[in-house]
Amino acid sequence: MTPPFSSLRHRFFLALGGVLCFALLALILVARYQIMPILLEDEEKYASGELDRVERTLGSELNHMRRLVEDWAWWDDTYDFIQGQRPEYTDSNIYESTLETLDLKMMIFLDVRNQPSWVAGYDEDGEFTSCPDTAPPCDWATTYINYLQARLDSENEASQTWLLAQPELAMAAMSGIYQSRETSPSAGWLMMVRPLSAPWLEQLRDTTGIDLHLTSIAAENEAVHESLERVSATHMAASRAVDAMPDDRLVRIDATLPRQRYQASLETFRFALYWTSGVLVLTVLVVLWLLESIVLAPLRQFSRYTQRLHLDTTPSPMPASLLNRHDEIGTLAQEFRHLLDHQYQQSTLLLELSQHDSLTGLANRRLFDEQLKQTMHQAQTHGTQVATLMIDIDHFKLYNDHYGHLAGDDCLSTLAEFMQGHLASHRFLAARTGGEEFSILMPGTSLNEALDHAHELLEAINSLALPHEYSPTSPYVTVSIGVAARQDNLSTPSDIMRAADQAMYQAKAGGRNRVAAYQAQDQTSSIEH
Ligand SMILES: Nc1nc2c(ncn2[C@@H]2O[C@H](COP(=O)(O)OP(=O)(O)OP(=O)(O)O)[C@@H](O)[C@H]2O)c(=O)[nH]1
Repeated sequence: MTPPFSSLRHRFFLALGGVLCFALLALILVARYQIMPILLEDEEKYASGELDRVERTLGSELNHMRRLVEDWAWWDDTYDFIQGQRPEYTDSNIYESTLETLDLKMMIFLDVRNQPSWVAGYDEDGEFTSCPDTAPPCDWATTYINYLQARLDSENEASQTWLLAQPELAMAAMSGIYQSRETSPSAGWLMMVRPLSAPWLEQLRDTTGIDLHLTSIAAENEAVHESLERVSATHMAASRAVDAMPDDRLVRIDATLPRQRYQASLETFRFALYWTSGVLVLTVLVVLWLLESIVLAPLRQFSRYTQRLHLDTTPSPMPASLLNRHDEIGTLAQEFRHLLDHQYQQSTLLLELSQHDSLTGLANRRLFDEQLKQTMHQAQTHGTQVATLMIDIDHFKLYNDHYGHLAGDDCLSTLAEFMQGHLASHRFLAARTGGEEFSILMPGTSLNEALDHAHELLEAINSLALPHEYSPTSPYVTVSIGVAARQDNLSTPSDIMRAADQAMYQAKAGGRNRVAAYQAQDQTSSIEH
């Protein structure tokens, strides 16, 4: 069984899949820990900027208040009034419609000793009162006068503004009362208070375009100066505490801000992320496809070809698509093909050597036995005839003794070549099966036909007239031939060869230079030349 991921294709799929997952994970981590914090920080800056804007608008409103109170404080009539020289001043200037027109809650005049000189404004019930001091019904002014006196004790600037957090949310502005614009010393103080009423707040919302609320809070409760809470995907709550009067209170600005900027950035980032991921996946797929088509598919083709070699007896041609490549795979295929051809030639040569006699070039006993076995099997199966000849050179020892061993070799080669040529027109197999012994396999040949061939061969060798002057049989080289044919009692290769051998010895015994046939019933007849 093939182990999992053993193929290159699976390994590449796994490796590139791993790389892809790693890259996507890296993208997600970068998005989570690098990009998102930047977007959130940007959003915090935006929220802080919006709160700055609200604070600036509040500051601008306080400046208006400052200019208003300075206008009144630097008016000569006011100076005269605070000096006690113009008693009609309050009747002609300080009345309810004045406060209504100026959108004020109160006006407080302090003399040069910081003591109330005149107060005018609305009490807790909304009743307009105007008095020379803080005795009822103008006792509501006491709190504000205390704030003003506390502020005058700590700072003695010509004019000041501040937010009031108590007893209600309001803006306050204070200015010294001067004659001819500060050329004279301050003759007293004028404070105006404008409530941060609902209509005023609505106007502030319109001006800033921000949905905001102002709240009075205790200073000790405010742990952080500024905070931001993302209440939903579309909105966030930003708040900032600003200084106010009295000192133990703060005014908190609460603003509900849209998260469009963040959402737009997030959308853009997501868009980029999806595209990057898409391009990444596509790149990996393209790489896999290129790998598959350029490397893996040809390698698989190569591998299939090499596997087929085990089954083929002769190597099938290498696919041209591999051989014609000009890359490393092509080189590998060409080199492999050369090696294969070389190996095939070598093995063919080895087979040739192992099946043929080196001296005569005829088939050797091994090949003869194989062919005989196959032929006998086919004859057995199809009922065809088979005959064999066994040929032994007569007195070859004497030949060697007199002509020498090398001449003996030449004689063997000459006879082998002659016999091969003589039998060439037939589908016979001539083999050298012993030192000076040859065998002929004659498929589809009867005993009589084999005898005819044996006689022809015998005569042909005689007519060749190879000198053998010391042979007692003839002055020329002669042979003795035993003939046997397949029959019921000669059905195996060894049977038929043993029979041919016996017949050959009969020929020897009969005087040599003759043909003898093996006969059934253990009778061997020799036919003399
Ligand atoms: N030159 C040469 N001689 C061989 C070769 N193989 C066998 N012989 C010789 O063949 C001779 C066979 O001799 P024997 O078996 O006595 O038979 P013979 O002399 O031919 O006599 P008969 O067969 O009875 O006619 C031996 O002298 C072997 O040395 C060979 O390859 N080359």
